[in-house]
Amino acid sequence: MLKIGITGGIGSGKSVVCRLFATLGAPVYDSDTRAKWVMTNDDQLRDELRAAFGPDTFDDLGHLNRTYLARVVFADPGQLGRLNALVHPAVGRDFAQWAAARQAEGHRYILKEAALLYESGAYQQLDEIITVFAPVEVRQARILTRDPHRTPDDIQNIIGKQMSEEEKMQRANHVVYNDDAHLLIPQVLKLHETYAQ
Ligand SMILES: CC(C)(COP(=O)(O)OP(=O)(O)OC[C@H]1O[C@@H](n2cnc3c(N)ncnc32)[C@H](O)[C@@H]1O)[C@@H](O)C(=O)NCCC(=O)NCCS
Ligand SMILES: Nc1ncnc2c1ncn2[C@@H]1O[C@H](COP(=O)(O)OP(=O)(O)OP(=O)(O)O)[C@@H](O)[C@H]1O
Repeated sequence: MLKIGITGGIGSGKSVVCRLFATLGAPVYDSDTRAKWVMTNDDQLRDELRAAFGPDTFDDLGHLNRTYLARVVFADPGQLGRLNALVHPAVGRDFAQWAAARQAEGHRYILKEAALLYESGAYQQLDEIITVFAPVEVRQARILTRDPHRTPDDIQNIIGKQMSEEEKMQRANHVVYNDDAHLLIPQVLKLHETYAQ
């Protein structure tokens, strides 16, 4: 079973590309969603997060306080490094378990979607990487529509904490172009045909 990573900066279109693969039958591991699940449900990680970032990390109902945590970590590289060091190994373990279960089901290939495949070291668990590319002004505009709570400065700040698109494209095995000049579906179909045979 091939393990394929899908990466790309904030708002590049990873989730949209993954939805297309999913309609073709490919199982998709969504690292952002799973990271939040693990942060909330792994008792040891919860304790570590509360110790590192204080009581406001979780609300009274035990939900992760994402707004608080985003404010703390995206304002301070040291705090972001601390969060990553706690969360990324736990996500790596969760992915390994998930992938083993998909292998037992007999899938030809699976996908792992993550904004930070290279930065987190997760690429080492994968056979091939696809980078989804869209120009930064297109991403800005799409995110402002998708996430009304983020300002252009917030988005620029997050982009500044991610590896450049040029480097991700250079390191990837394949690039999917999600700008206004290319169609997505034929690009995804072509990759699916390669992986599924
Ligand atoms: C800080 C948190 C709580 C903020 O949550 P929030 O819902 O506001 O934002 P969301 O998760 O949608 O992230 C917004 C965008 O920021 C970028 N981003 C997320 N985490 C990071 C990070 N550690 N470093 C750089 N960029 C990041 C991604 O492109 C993402 O799409 C959340 O991002 C988080 O828990 N991050 C740590 C886990 C992580 O690294 N996830 C990314 C892949 S595993
Ligand atoms: N080709 C496209 N045409 C129009 N809108 C698009 C296109 N691709 C993506 N979008 C929209 O842009 C936004 C960002 O796309 P998506 O959520 O897939 O990005 P992402 O890379 O997963 O982002 P993040 O890193 O924040 O999770 C979404 O609202 C999505 O519907």
